[in-house]
Amino acid sequence: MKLQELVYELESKSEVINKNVDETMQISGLADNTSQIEEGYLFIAIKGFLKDGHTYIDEAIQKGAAVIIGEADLQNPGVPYVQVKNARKALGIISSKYYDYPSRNKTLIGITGTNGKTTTSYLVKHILASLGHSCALFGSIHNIINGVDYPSQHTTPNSLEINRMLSESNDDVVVMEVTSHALTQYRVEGLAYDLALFTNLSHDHLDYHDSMEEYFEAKKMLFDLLKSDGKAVINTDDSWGQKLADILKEDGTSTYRIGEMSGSDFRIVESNFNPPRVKVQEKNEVTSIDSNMYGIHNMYNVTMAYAAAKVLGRKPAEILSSIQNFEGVKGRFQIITRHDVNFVIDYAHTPDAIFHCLSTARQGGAEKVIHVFGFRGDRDRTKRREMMAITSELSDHYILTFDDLNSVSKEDMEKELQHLQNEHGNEKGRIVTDRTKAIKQAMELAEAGDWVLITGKGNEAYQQRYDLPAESDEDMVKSLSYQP
Ligand SMILES: CC(=O)N[C@H]1[C@@H](OP(=O)(O)OP(=O)(O)OC[C@H]2O[C@@H](n3ccc(=O)[nH]c3=O)[C@H](O)[C@@H]2O)O[C@H](CO)[C@@H](O)[C@@H]1O[C@H](C)C(=O)N[C@@H](C)C(=O)N[C@H](CCC(=O)O)C(=O)O
Ligand SMILES: Nc1ncnc2c1ncn2[C@@H]1O[C@H](COP(=O)(O)OP(=O)(O)OP(=O)(O)O)[C@@H](O)[C@H]1O
Repeated sequence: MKLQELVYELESKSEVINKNVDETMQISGLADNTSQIEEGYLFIAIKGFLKDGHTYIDEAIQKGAAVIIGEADLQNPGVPYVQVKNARKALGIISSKYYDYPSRNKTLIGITGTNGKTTTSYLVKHILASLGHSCALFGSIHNIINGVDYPSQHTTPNSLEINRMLSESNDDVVVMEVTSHALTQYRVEGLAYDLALFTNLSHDHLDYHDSMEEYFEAKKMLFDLLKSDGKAVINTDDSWGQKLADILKEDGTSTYRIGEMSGSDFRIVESNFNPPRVKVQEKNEVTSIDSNMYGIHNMYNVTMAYAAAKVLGRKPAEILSSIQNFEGVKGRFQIITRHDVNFVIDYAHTPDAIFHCLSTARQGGAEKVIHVFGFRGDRDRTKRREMMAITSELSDHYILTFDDLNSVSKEDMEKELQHLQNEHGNEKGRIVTDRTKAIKQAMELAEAGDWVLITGKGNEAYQQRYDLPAESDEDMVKSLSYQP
């Protein structure tokens, strides 16, 4: 591709500060990481959280980079250079152009919120696929393109990867989980959404965002990327959702509210635990939606997905039958029943998600609720105290154990668990750092009618080795013989 085409694109968005380039030259590819550079590539230097991409410019040139884009004011880096206002944004703009705007001929659906993105995205994909659409998906478990699963490194990949994958996709619909990290890092820059969903906002990622207000502003950015005729579906039972819907209404965006509150376009008027059923009122008509997904949180996810499909113009009867045969998402309130004890494997790692999981077990008639969980190393520490408060109140026994340690040592995490138990726990709690042994103890504590909730890892494989042979929570639950 001619460099000129990319530079024009940046100029049309007023991103260029300075340029020293021969625009007739051709470039053979794009890279924002030196490990991906080949001869004739354009390298975008990004000032990151850990590294400054500008310090890799020499290495990039040695590897064959023919042009550099960056934010620094560089006089003579050795090859033609374009100085831009924001390199991450520039990456989004030129990736989209380089791959010939691969999102433009597709229906693009973005889902944001603290909890429920994965569940809702799988359900929306399932509904649309049942109705005959070919549906790509970008999310925390997989990226799915042309029906092929690729493991995902990030919930939302960066703009270069998104555009490359979309350029290979023959799918007509794309469902995408969009995180606040992605929005603030312009990973979805250059995309235009037909539909954007907001599930909820609660305490998470305050190691990355300075405040809930800032976290909200990040999530809100998705709605700035709606097409001019794009639509929003928002859970307005959530106070941040209410705020977002009010802002969008002011802006004239077609906004559909879901929730129990009066005035909701899709109003939840009744919900039933078993069999899972939610009744939703639109104007004067009430629709009963049956699913296989337990818990009040899933009533919201189901209503959200139903509303999304409805807003996209799909017929209610078709949507309903497809929701009914959706089996749920692995590791999201996944129930394995053994000897009358329900073991639940769930990805909850926020206070709100833990609250919903424990409440769901209670609602399901648990005699006793036994909760096994931990805290991820290198992640928001400020939510831990709230998580402790919720389990101390709602469970009958809880076992603190290891989750992924990341860069934190075993000793430091054990000290942290002891500190949290001493400061914010109660007599219901104990510490068993080895996760497999913690699950075994929970099983030994359980009697018929009890529920054992194992939260935090969901379907993910263990990051570290534990004493008992198991690769995941599911593996562990299935591998132990239970003796009531
Ligand atoms: C804090 C954060 O989000 N960082 C993300 C960010 O990194 P960064 O751009 O700041 O990268 P950096 O390592 O400082 O490097 C700066 C630049 O130098 C380049 N470089 C670096 C080294 C080198 O040898 N050569 C080279 O060219 C890098 O490619 C980069 O362009 O952009 C990178 C590319 O998109 C991401 O891989 C990286 O994710 C880190 C690894 C991460 O863990 N992110 C998590 C927190 C995240 O994004 N999570 C959300 C989900 C959150 C949720 O649960 O809701 C997600 O969307 O997955
Ligand atoms: N609508 C909801 N409201 C509150 N909690 C929810 C909701 N949906 C799911 N959860 C809880 O959050 C956990 C994660 O769900 P899910 O993977 O669908 O969300 P996510 O937004 O993709 O999460 P993450 O960003 O951490 O990957 C579930 O296992 C469940 O405990």
